[in-house]
Amino acid sequence: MPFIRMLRRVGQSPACVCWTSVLPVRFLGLSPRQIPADANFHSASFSDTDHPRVLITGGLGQLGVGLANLLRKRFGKDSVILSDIKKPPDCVFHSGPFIYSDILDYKNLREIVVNNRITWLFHYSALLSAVGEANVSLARAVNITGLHNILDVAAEHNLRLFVPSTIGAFGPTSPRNPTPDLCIQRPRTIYGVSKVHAELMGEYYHYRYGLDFRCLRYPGIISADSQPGGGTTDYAVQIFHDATKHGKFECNLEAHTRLPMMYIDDCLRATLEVMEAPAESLSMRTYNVSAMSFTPEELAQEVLKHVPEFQITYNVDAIRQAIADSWPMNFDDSNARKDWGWKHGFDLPELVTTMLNFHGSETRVSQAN
Ligand SMILES: NC(=O)c1ccc[n+]([C@@H]2O[C@H](COP(=O)([O-])OP(=O)(O)OC[C@H]3O[C@@H](n4cnc5c(N)ncnc54)[C@H](O)[C@@H]3O)[C@@H](O)[C@H]2O)c1
Ligand SMILES: C[C@@H](O)[C@H](N)C(=O)O
Repeated sequence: MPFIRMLRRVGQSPACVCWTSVLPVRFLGLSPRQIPADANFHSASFSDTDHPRVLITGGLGQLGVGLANLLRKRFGKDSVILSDIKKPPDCVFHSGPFIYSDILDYKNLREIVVNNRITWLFHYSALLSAVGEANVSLARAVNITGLHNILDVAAEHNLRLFVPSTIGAFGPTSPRNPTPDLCIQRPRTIYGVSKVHAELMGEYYHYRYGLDFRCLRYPGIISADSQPGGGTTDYAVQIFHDATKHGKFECNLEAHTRLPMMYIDDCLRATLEVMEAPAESLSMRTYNVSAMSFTPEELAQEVLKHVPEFQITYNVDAIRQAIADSWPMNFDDSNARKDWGWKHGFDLPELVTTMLNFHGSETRVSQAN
């Protein structure tokens, strides 16, 4: 069936008549993927409800459950479906809708979007920088082929699509201190290459097909109640656990390695804010966002203020170090601040206090039991 813009009358009874614009204006008769003959109708986007109906892919990683909690507070529990290929822990399964979704299975994705009348999609599935280097073919499949499925299902069903990018989308030839939104991007990891591809493909679909694509380049994200999935910035999460539990930490990056970082609450709020920003406020579709930058040594100094016996030692992982040495040291996010009012809430001292409080109270609870 040719993919053309059309107005289709839906419903037969007078009480159930609506006109739905099947495709955005900029669909000029070409499809990113041929849709089958039986799929001749797609429901309208979120304008037909008070709030969006959300799908999160790869939702059982470090960031997805927190995002689901934030979105459920805003849009209602049943409006937000978390999905992954892993089995959810009981507490996640009972906290709201969860569904199996493999982003490499296009038909499965389409079925979920259609059956649940999804209007917003947050695409979190990925293999991160370190695990990506350990399994390049899987990273290529998930991060690139999977993204193609997501783009097509989003374009065909008129979804608003969020895809996170990363500081890892830059490389050794990018300006590193600071790194602006627009500059040379020649990353040397499969993760970085796949994220540059995602940025460019999302923007292409936006300009070519009218897809409402929105993308933030996250720094390393630090969270207390979820574990990182195998990245280069993971040390900055583990250090808090080890400081409160053992009073010491062995770091796999060199002491002076400076990287941009952000507390998870800021990251998730930025994500919701850019998704809610009026389209006319977005002068770009891919933005850097930042909060702070520090080295392991500086982080350890801050931890030491709260845990006086704390000791840090270094046992450098050559692969992670090479990746970190090619990434931005400071991120210039002035466009996000100017266009849609981005403002971070957590600097290094607040981050350290918050993380230690969480782990300290966890340790006290487990000691009491
Ligand atoms: N955490 C960070 O510091 C950070 C920084 C920058 C960007 N990001 C981006 O944010 C997103 C979420 O990051 P995260 O830290 O939660 O990642 P994560 O590695 O913790 O989780 C990724 C999830 O993707 C799932 N997944 C893998 N293959 C899949 C498949 N075929 N189908 C469906 N799901 C699949 C995994 O099961 C996992 O739960 C990623 O796209 C990541 O690149 C994260
Ligand atoms: C920075 C980010 O993309 C991820 N935490 C990684 O280190 O791979």
